[in-house]
Amino acid sequence: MVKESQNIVAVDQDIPVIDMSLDRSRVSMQMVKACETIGFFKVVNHAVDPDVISRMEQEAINFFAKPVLEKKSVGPVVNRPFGYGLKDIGLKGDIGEVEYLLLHMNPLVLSQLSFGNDSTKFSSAVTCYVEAVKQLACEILDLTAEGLRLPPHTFSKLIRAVDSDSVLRLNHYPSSDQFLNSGATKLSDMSVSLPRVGFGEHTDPQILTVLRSNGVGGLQVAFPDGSWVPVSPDPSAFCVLVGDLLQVLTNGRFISVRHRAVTTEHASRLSMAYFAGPSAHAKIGPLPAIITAADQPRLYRTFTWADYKKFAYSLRLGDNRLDIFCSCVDDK
Ligand SMILES: C=C1C[C@]23C[C@@]1(O)CC[C@H]2[C@@]12CC[C@H](O)[C@@](C)(C(=O)O1)[C@H]2[C@@H]3C(=O)O
Ligand SMILES: O=C(O)CCC(=O)C(=O)O
Ligand SMILES: [Fe+2]
Repeated sequence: MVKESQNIVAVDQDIPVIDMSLDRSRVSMQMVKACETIGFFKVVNHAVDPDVISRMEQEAINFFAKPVLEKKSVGPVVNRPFGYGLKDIGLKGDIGEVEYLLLHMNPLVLSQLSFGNDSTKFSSAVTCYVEAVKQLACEILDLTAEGLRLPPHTFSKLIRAVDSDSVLRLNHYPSSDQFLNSGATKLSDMSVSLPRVGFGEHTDPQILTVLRSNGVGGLQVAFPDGSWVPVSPDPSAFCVLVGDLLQVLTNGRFISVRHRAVTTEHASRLSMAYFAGPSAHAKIGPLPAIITAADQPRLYRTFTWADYKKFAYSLRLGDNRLDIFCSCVDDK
């Protein structure tokens, strides 16, 4: 259950909603401001084809409706944490009221993606969706680079690399009352179906996350004052989250946002998150162009995405994964 100390005191109207059809310089300034203050915003009028979204969503609904054994057989069989998962998140004992499908987005995995008899339909929906959200992520990164007066494509070239390491995650959260109906809770607790932790608090490791959900709420983001703000669901919008690597590249100017998902009383939630990462050997450190003043400290040392991942996957979901890369920590 969500702890009482983790109260929600701010409201959704504090979350920036950026209309991407507006003037480019205005949009880029709004994005930079949102990344600097919260590390989170929503985009509307984003030009992603609604048919591509609804095809992906329908395939996800069909997938989660299958029997568990069939879901577990989704191919190709890849190493954990990839593939179908139920409750277990990562490799270190984190659990949540969620089932998910985690897919690595390299062309080989996509070409081999199959389950049941619907393999082509499923893999084609995933391919089209990922192409569209990757394009959106690049556009957002280019707008933020422009707003920061950095050379064009400074960030997007990292995720456009042929061997970039991106992931698609489909999450399905049962409603709190579905959970209670499963008989897992004492009868005395059954008068109220309290929200439960679907996906515990964490930051996303990669550069940028582009996330969308059906019309059911549950996502909450942490504001710098420590309050948790529920994000109202809007299936026509995408949520954009700054990841750990973008915080490093901007020398802490952008905030890698802590967030979590909780279950909702009567409805189940479906979210689809695209995590845009660089290639394994990409060197990640504060960009020299960001450190403009001679006396400005460089907050992080340079590391590769492979270094980060090796370390990150040894930690629990809610742990801070950037502390070890602070320049104050000895390199040796
Ligand atoms: C406990 C963990 C699960 C996670 C890898 C990690 O070691 C720490 C980060 C987690 C996270 C959060 C964002 C994405 O959902 C994810 C796929 C990722 O890249 O980092 C998950 C990882 C996971 O579920 O395996
Ligand atoms: O389902 C959500 O809205 C959040 C999921 C999430 O944070 C993740 O998959 O990393
Ligand atoms: Fe996340």
